[in-house]
Amino acid sequence: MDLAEARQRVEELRRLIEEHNYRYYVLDQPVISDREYDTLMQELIALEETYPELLTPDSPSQRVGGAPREEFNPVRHPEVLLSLNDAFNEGDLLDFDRRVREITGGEVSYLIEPKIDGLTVALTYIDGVFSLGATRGDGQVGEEVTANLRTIPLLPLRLRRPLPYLVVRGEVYMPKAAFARLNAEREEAGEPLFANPRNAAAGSLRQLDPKVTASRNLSLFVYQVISVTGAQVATQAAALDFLAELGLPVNPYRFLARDIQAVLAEIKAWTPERRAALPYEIDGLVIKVNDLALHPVLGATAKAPRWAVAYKFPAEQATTRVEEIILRV
Ligand SMILES: NC(=O)c1cc2c(=O)c3cc(F)ccc3oc2nc1N
Repeated sequence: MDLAEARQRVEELRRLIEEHNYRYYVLDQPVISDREYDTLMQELIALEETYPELLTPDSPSQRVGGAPREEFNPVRHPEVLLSLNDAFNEGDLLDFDRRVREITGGEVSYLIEPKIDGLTVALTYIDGVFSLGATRGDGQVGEEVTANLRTIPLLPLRLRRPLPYLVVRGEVYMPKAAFARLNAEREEAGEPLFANPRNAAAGSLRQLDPKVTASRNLSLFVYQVISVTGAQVATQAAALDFLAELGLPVNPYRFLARDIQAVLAEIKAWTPERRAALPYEIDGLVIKVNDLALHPVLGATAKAPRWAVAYKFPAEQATTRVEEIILRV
């Protein structure tokens, strides 16, 4: 096989492997066996070793790569990554809705999303290739964790449709089962346990060695377009569909509520049993004004947008409430 034939085969193998990655991790509908997948990957690795000039950083063979770092590089986000105001009860939600309608001067529909209990990341794709990943940090400057994010199988190294430029916001989380396994291993090894999946995810993503991150079974849901050229969407619901079409992992649950009363009704459906049945932790629901044209009209305070609010589920066990009281004291 000469270089030209090798190049062609490498391109074909990369496309095949990314397609199977997408089917396996995002659609959860693999069409080949693990063994067949491994055979494709082995062939790609062998060709890249034989022809090093064909090796590129976005190759699927490079997910778990990169030497350990000394420390993290700072990354300034293209826009401030704000946090959400909390709503704890119906009254808070009615207040939120009243302020929204005062400013927009009309009826507003809301999109409800689960509030994944993980840590925020910003992902940058240039010409469809995953180029930069960073933690939220203080909202303006985060830590560059690209190599660690690449180890998350759900994170596509290349979008299914190339775009000149896309920055998205998502939540890296550790599924409940992975959290339980990790703490069992740490108990076995006499190491300190992580308090909850959110801390475990943060500790796993902010590792200096990508190989450690790769061993932690992190996952990801993407939920917001921060910046994009070459496309536009009119509503948050359309934004989630747009992100999913690009091959980014998007949470399957979303509820379009025509007004705040419909939000209050839907919230009641999120019983502790329904949350316990999820394979990941959520600490609430995010209520967003669905019409994106209203977001700049509503704007933001220094801390949080006026067009979204986080409804927090009431603490479940009495012990949690006692802990909260102690912490408050
Ligand atoms: N954890 C989450 O699953 C989640 C978090 C946020 C945010 O933190 C968030 C923060 C903003 F300033 C604006 C929108 C947001 O939307 C969000 N949507 C979500 N689904």
